[in-house]
Amino acid sequence: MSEGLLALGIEDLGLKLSATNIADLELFLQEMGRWNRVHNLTAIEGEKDSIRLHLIDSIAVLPVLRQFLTGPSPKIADLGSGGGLPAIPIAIVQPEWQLILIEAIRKKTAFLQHVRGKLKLKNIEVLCERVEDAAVHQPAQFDAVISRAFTNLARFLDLSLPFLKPDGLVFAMKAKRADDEMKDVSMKEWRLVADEPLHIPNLAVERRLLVLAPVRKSTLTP
Ligand SMILES: C[S@@+](CC[C@H](N)C(=O)[O-])C[C@H]1O[C@@H](n2cnc3c(N)ncnc32)[C@H](O)[C@@H]1O
Repeated sequence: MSEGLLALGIEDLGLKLSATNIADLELFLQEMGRWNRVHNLTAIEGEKDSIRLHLIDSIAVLPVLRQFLTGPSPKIADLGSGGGLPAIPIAIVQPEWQLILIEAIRKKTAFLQHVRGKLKLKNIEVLCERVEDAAVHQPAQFDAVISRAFTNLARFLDLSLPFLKPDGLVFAMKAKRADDEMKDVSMKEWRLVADEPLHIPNLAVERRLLVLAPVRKSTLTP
């Protein structure tokens, strides 16, 4: 097991990760660091530990996701995946879930394809296209849509809607600013299902995971 992730408190998340999970997460971090140096892949800078904290930030959502995604093999879209957060860590820990990573920039999707091969992740699919275009090809096929650092909440919800199955959910990873962003969301169109505070070991900032469901309007007139 890796001293690095353990030292950062990954076990405090209570996820019961296997030794293989930890090794795969470390391998993902190594590859991200390597590609970052060459291709300037993400805006994550500085210490090795800062990249590790971004990863922990991404897997801290898992206890909440597990609570809501109880079907045998939920299909999840990650919009604006960048270097693979949060989709790759989720795919590593939940091999029975299907993750579709949608990212417009080719050098980033090249990295994601590389990680898919290197980690033998059979449960991810990488789409190099704009989210708006991907939604046209895959309407109403997803149990969930998630994103991290993608866009503001109202736009994220607009972009997520076409992907969702009738009972699908949107998971928005947010910091403190979420209250301001919520003001721009129409509560006639969306229902806040949960607002979960997340505890990120060794990260002294507030994180929240908002869970929202679209309010389906009946097409039948009374
Ligand atoms: C700030 S990065 C965040 C990346 C990753 N989710 C993370 O947390 O590290 C936002 C990513 O969204 C991508 N993006 C922005 N608008 C997009 C769109 N309309 N369709 C697809 N990707 C988009 C950008 O190329 C960028 O990689």
